[in-house]
Amino acid sequence: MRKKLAAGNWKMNGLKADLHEVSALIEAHPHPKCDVLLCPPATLIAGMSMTAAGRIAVGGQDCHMRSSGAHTGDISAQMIRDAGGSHVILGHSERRADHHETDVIVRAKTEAAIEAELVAVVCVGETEAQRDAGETLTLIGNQLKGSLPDHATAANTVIAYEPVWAIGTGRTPTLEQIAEVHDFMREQLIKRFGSEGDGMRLLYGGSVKPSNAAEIFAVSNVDGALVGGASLKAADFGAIIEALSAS
Ligand SMILES: O=C(CO)COP(=O)(O)O
Repeated sequence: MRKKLAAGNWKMNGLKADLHEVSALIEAHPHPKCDVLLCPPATLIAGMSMTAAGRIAVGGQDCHMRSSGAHTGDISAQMIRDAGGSHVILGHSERRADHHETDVIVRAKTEAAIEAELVAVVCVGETEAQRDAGETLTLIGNQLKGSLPDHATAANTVIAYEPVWAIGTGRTPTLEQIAEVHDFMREQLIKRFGSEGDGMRLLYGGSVKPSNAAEIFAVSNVDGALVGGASLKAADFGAIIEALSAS
């Protein structure tokens, strides 16, 4: 049985003053039935870890593939762990687009994260043009194959399916489209990783909000969500946590 995971990606949002949203979230949901993870910008990982005090997990939004060295502006997986983080988002479409991250790079970063004993939250997803061209499943299959190392396990890896065209747009795929991709990912992961692939949690991400969370969580092979905008406010993210706990 896979434990559900509600994950929030704050992206490039949040100052120290916003950590009160984390205290409010923990206060309002002291015993969630699902795992809860928040990934703030790097500047807030240590502060959020202190605020969270182990009640929810904290993670980074990216890490370098090397553990240290002359890489100005980058942070390593070890640094995230040292700051109190336990997870790291990798291969988000915004990183793939803005920083030209390829599957090869995402795989190297995933290896670095696992080596540092972080859980890698590896993102995949098609653009609207790729969906319109009927390439979605081929693309997702290739991203999974290229971005995951052979030693990925249910414990060290989570997959997030985030259609690029659904991120921050208010648009979501139909429930049938989400099911098609998640069922396909499960099949591919079992083929490659056996029972570990069966145990990996598959998150849906892209315009998840309190009003659509319950129906998305009822879809087969959806084990939680990776939430952007709606994770910034305790009230909204709390409602999503409740919907997931009830699913
Ligand atoms: O990219 C996302 C999470 O990583 C999704 O963002 P939104 O929930 O704002 O659409």
